[in-house]
This record gives sequence, structure tokens and C-alpha cells, in this order.
Amino acid sequence: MNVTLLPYHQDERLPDASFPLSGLDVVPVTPDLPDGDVWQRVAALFEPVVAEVARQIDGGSMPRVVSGDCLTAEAVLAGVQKAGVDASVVWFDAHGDVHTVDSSTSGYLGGMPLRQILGADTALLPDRLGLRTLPEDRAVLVDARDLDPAEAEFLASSQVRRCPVDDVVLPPGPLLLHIDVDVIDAGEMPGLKFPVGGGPSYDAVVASVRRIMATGRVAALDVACPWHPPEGDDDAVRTRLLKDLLTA
Ligand SMILES: NC(=[NH2+])NCCC[C@H](N)C(=O)O
Repeated sequence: MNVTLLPYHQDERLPDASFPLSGLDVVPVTPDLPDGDVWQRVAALFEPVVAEVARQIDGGSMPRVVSGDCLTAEAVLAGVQKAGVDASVVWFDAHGDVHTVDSSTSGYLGGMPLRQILGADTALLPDRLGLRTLPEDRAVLVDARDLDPAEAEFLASSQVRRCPVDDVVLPPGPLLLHIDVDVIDAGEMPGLKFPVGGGPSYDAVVASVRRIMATGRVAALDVACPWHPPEGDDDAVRTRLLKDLLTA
């Protein structure tokens, strides 16, 4: 098994130290980025990810992709689709990631990918990646507990199902399993860019991921690590987490 590493947060290259993946067979993707706006640059960054994910599925393996933010999930889903697999989405995240460009008050791109997967702002990224958008009832949002008002409003009237890690109701068909590591309670996960307390424990998240993997329905795994470069002994828990998730 190998791990596809996209060592970026949006279009910013992160230090290798941000991804403690020792002991795993890592294939980094580090294309040259064009000038342009951030969406164009991210699209260019994701192109080889789309191709690599499709190639691995065509070859009979389950892609495992690690990166610095949740936008990468759009590339992974586009790659899964390119390989002819019609996947639903299971999205582990402390946040909703269901902003549109207009509803986001922060302007943070990583707060928008799930909504783009569901059909918003498709010209910015989905169309560039060849991503077919998903009906809302094919997406499940797991343990999202820090929603901005516009996100709460959208989710209240959408068909996106919400559940806790201990009781994930899986959508139909093959799955893209997306894990933002910030779904874990911030007390157990040091150095997060968007820490949120009141969440499930490390053990509960890993156990949930193992149960989902054991269904045999996961077509691709996407792990987003929106954390700062390591300080102190951050590496110990990060190394263990990445290994636990990627070998679940
Ligand atoms: N997956 C994440 N870490 N998302 C952070 C989003 C934070 C906030 N909701 C925003 O849009 O600005």
C-alpha cells in the first residue's frame, strides 16, 4: 500500500515535517504551479491527484491521499469518478465546510469544499477537475459541531445527513471517506488551525474509521491535516494518528 501526499495548504507548500508518515510508502505530488488566482493554482495542483487516484483505482487499489486541507477531497472524488466509480461522501470534520463563496464570512477556501461537491460555485473548482456534483442525500457529515450561521441554515433545510462518529449512517454505494483530523476533540489533537472542543476522542474516531473501512465499501480515503508545523512533542500523536487512519 502507498500513500499519495500532497504537501500543501491550498496553494502553499508545507514543510515535510508537517506530515510525519515515517514507515509508510509515500508518493509525493509536487507539481509546478502556474501564476493565477488561488482557485486556478489549486486546480493545477489537483490535476495530478485526480489522475493518480483514477490510476490507482483502475489498478485495483484503494487510494489514500494526505494533504493540508479539505479542498483536496474534491480532487479525490473527481479521481474516483474518473475511474468510473459513483461514490457517496462521508465527511468527518468539526466544521461543516458547506460555505459558498458568498456565504463565507472568513473567505477561507477550506470552508467550502463539501458545498462545492454538492453543486455550489462549480466554476471555481469542480468543473476544472471534471467533478460531477452529488445529490445532497449522498453526503453524510460526521460530528460537525462548529457551524457558522449560514452553514447551520443551509444544513437545516438540506438533505445532508448528520451523525456522530459512534453512529454513522452510511449513504448508499461506494464511498469517499474524508477525514479532517480536526474532528477529534481539540484537547487530544495539538496545533490545529481551527481547533474545536466538545468532540469525539481520538479512539472513538479511529474506531469509527475502522468500522467504515471494514464494510469494504471505501473506494478512496482522504485525510486532511489542517494543522500548524509541529512544536514540542506534536509529532508523537500525529505520527500515530496518520498511521492509524491510513492502515485502518
Ligand atoms: N475543515 C475546516 N477546518 N474548516 C474550517 C472552516 C472554518 C469556518 N467555518 C470558515 O469557513 O471560515
